[in-house]
Amino acid sequence: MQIQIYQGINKMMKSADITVVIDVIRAFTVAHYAFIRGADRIYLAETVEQAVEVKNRNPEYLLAGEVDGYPITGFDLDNSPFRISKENLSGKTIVQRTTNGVRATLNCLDSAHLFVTGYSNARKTAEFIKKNHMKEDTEINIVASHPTGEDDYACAEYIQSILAEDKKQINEYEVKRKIINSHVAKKFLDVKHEVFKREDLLYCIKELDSGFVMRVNTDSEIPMIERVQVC
Ligand SMILES: O=C(O)[C@H](CS(=O)(=O)O)OP(=O)(O)O
Ligand SMILES: [Mg+2]
Repeated sequence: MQIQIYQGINKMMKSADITVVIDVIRAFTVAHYAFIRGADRIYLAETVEQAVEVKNRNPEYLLAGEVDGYPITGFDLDNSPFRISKENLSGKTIVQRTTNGVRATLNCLDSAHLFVTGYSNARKTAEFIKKNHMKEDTEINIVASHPTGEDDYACAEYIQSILAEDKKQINEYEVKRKIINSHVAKKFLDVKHEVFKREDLLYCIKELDSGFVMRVNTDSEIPMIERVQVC
């Protein structure tokens, strides 16, 4: 088994058997809560324009995401896990556009198996991969999507430590500390920024065993996150 951690949204890695793309603050914490709240699938759009075009053809779909962290005019949902956790998304299809998580995932479509997660589902995802996909020669890429975010990088190390069974590398307390202290988290702690909810950070550091992992279906015309039930 070979595990390599990459950071950022530029395509720079050689393809692997398994890739895990991480966005703790906030895209894949949002995706996790969207499925918990009943969503059926999440399409990953490269641009705002593509997302709008998909919705024009499918008016029942919900658009979710951000540009530079801010809500997008005309979208149904923003990029807040706190707010999405209050929605009833039963049976809904979501189209997600975000700066880091979605972008980084679209760089990895040549991976044989592609997963996404925030911290909330990191342990579940790592354990699923370990149980179902690990052989001696398996190559695994872990992509910390924010180009400079300590949040995603710490989560990447956490997943690596579970896969490699290296308990000394980083534990959950250290990951959470790094997420909260990351420069990405700062605006959520600043009361001047009304759109950035302090509660979002609490959702981003809360591990939640929801019984599924999030796998990207790369055969779909537009790449799509699906939930895979594990227990
Ligand atoms: O909305 C977010 O949390 C970020 C954008 S920023 O880092 O806040 O500008 O997007 P994401 O793709 O979820 O990292
Ligand atoms: Mg992020």
